[in-house]
Amino acid sequence: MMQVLPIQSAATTKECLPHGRLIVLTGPSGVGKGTLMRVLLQRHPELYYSVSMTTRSPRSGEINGKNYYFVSRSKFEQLVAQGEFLEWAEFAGNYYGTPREVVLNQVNSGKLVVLEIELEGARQIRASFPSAHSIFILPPSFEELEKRIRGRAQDSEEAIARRLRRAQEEIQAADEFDVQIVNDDFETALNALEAELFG
Ligand SMILES: Nc1nc2c(ncn2[C@@H]2O[C@H](COP(=O)(O)OP(=O)(O)O)[C@@H](O)[C@H]2O)c(=O)[nH]1
Ligand SMILES: Nc1ncnc2c1ncn2[C@@H]1O[C@H](COP(=O)(O)OP(=O)(O)O)[C@@H](O)[C@H]1O
Repeated sequence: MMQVLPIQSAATTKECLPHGRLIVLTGPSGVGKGTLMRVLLQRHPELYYSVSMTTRSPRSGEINGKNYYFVSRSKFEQLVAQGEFLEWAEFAGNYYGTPREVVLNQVNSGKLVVLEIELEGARQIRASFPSAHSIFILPPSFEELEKRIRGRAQDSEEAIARRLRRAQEEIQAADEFDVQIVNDDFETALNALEAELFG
């Protein structure tokens, strides 16, 4: 049986993490990461989903503490300075970050922890935790991705344009990750994700 060492900070944790305890789910905006996560959590309540902090404004229906912790830019910057994030990045004009302490506590207590984050943050996690399992969700085509972002009808035209520009770069990085899953048929993608997490 593999020994599980407690971890305190990213800088001292290389190789300490048992394989598969920390899952990084990434992929372009609109590909369906959030929807996959939602169904995954319904089916597997034992998973721990890390709620991120962001400076983006809440979308209609989003709940503080459930979808994100919504904070001001000055508060976020203060938390960065205090080293409170496991990783953080700026995406489409807003900050997003993973709270450090709660995630490390969950990993140390033996939970399977999933981070749903963008490319730069995912790269930071891979660098700090080489044994994290990283999964990239791909769209069936760029046209379909655009259709999904627009179909969601939650973002301004400017926010959509920023997401689509960034999506081009993100998709090119897919090969950096351990596994690539195409979210074409939803159930097929979900099954593939479950196989990666529990298979
Ligand atoms: N680096 C990082 N990215 C995050 C975090 N939380 C969410 N994201 C990513 O930020 C991007 C924008 O998220 P959001 O504004 O909710 O838009 P959406 O992906 O278009 O629904 C997505 O790629 C998320 O995966 C985080 O804690 N850290
Ligand atoms: N396999 C799929 N086929 C068609 N539409 C999908 C599929 N997966 C997700 N969607 C839709 O695409 C839109 C974007 O999904 P979302 O989960 O918000 O993406 P992300 O979290 O990656 O930004 C949503 O309207 C969602 O219902």
